[in-house]
Amino acid sequence: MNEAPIMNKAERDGIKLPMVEIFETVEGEGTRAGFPTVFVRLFGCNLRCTWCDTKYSYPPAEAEFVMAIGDIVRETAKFRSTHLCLTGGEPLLYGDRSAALIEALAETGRLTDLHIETNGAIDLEPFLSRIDSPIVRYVMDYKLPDSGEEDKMVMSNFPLLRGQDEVKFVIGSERDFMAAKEVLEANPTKALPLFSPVWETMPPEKLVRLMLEHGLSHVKLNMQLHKIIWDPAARGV
Ligand SMILES: Nc1nc2[nH]cc(C(=O)O)c2c(=O)[nH]1
Ligand code: SF4
Ligand SMILES: [Mg+2]
Repeated sequence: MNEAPIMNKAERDGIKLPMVEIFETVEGEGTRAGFPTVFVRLFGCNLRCTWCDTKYSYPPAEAEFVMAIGDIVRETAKFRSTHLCLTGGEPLLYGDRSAALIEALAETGRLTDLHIETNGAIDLEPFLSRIDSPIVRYVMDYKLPDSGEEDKMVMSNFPLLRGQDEVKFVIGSERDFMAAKEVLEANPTKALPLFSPVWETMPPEKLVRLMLEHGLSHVKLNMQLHKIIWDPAARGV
C-alpha cells in the first residue's frame, strides 16, 4: 500500500470498490458473536482455500456491483446495528482503497465496533499505522495445512496484532489442530486466539476434546452461529 494519498472527502467518497453484498444479521463469529451487525462483503480474494464457504466472492463468479465509498457508507447507515463487519473475499485486497473505506466508515461516529475479517495473506502494517481509530479491530485468519494456502501467511502480522484483535484458526483435522498449536507457540501475539471447526470435516465435539487434552485454556472455541441458525449454505445471513 502506498502513502495515504492527499485527497478531500468528496474525492474519497467517490472511490469505487467491487461488491458482493450489504446486509444485516447477527455476527456469527468471534468475540462479538450474537450482536446485531451490518456486513459489507467486498468482491475478490488473493487465496483459494479448499474449504472456502464464500466462493461467490471471487472469480469465476462476477462482482455483483461496483459501489462508491460514499454510497457504501449511506447504505450501511440505513440499518440500526452499530457493529459492522467488513469481509469478503479479502476486504484488504484493495490497499489504499480498502483503507479509505475503513476510515470513512469509522468517521461516521455511528459505529461502536468495526471489525475486518482478513485472511492472513495481507500485510497489516500499513493499515495499522494509517488507521487510528479505537473502534477498528482486525480478525485475522491463519490458514492451516488443510486450506492449501499456509505458505501465503504473512507471519510478521502476529506481533503487530493488539489486544482488541483476534486471530482465527479454521481447523479441518487433527493435523490442522497440531499446526495451530505450534504456530501459536512460535508466534507470540496479543490477539485473542480462536479455534473454529471446519463445518464439514471437524465435529465440534472433537475440537473441544483436543483443546482440553492439550490444555489450551487461552484459546476460545469459535462456532459459526449463522450455520447453526440458518442453512449452512445460505447467503446473506
Ligand atoms: N452471520 C454471519 N457472521 C459472519 N461472520 C463472519 C462472516 C463472514 O462471512 O466473513 C459471517 C457471515 O457471513 N455471517
Ligand atoms: S481467504 Fe476466505 S474468501 Fe478467500 S478463499 Fe479463503 S476462505 Fe475463501
Ligand atoms: Mg461467511
